[in-house]
Amino acid sequence: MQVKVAVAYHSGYGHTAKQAAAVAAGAEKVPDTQVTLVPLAELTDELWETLQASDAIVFGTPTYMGGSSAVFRAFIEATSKVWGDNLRWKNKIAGGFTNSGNMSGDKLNTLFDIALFAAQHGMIWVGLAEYGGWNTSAGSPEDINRLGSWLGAMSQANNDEGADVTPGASDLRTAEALGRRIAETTHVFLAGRAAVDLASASA
Ligand SMILES: Cc1cc2nc3c(=O)[nH]c(=O)nc-3n(C[C@H](O)[C@H](O)[C@H](O)COP(=O)(O)O)c2cc1C
Repeated sequence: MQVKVAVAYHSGYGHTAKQAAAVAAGAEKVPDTQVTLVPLAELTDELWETLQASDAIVFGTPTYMGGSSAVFRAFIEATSKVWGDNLRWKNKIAGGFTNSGNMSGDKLNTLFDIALFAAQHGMIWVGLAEYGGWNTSAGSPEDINRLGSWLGAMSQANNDEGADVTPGASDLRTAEALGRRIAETTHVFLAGRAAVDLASASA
């Protein structure tokens, strides 16, 4: 079965875009998965069609002033039309990621915002199932999930460095792990739903 995953993101200066590309790369590693990167700067008809056709949407935004960027928030508000049309995104798989300058930087608040938004759409949230790293004497910033997030993928980018340098390899591996998990879960969910539909048809 072919599965479609969209990675819908905003990035003001390229750092979250780099994280989005890593999420997409992780999802692409799962066979029979078609992945589309969807920048949210311009809300075109094509963008809405791509999101509607997707089985899973992974949402990403930089953390600005402790929450989602204004561009991402404008997208969230624009989805109220989808919400009002009989919950058209209901039962799509959802996940989220965010990037910011500080190690914490209040990124968790941004993930809460995305997860709540997905819940309002009746989407099915999938978190990051990786132990937090960099939290023992033997730990290192090279550990996967070094920022210790469960709800979604976090990454950190030094404020004085461009997206060619930062976020670094461990945060990109963390983003890849999220993308892969979203794609795998979507396959399992769609296969399970098809099996249940068949079972009820033959009952
Ligand atoms: C308006 C604005 C607000 C910001 N607020 C925060 C913040 O609350 N926490 C934080 O850690 N970094 C903050 N930063 C830093 C950005 O999160 C950081 O530069 C990030 O890498 C930007 O991602 P982008 O390149 O995808 O836009 C802020 C930057 C801007 C421009």
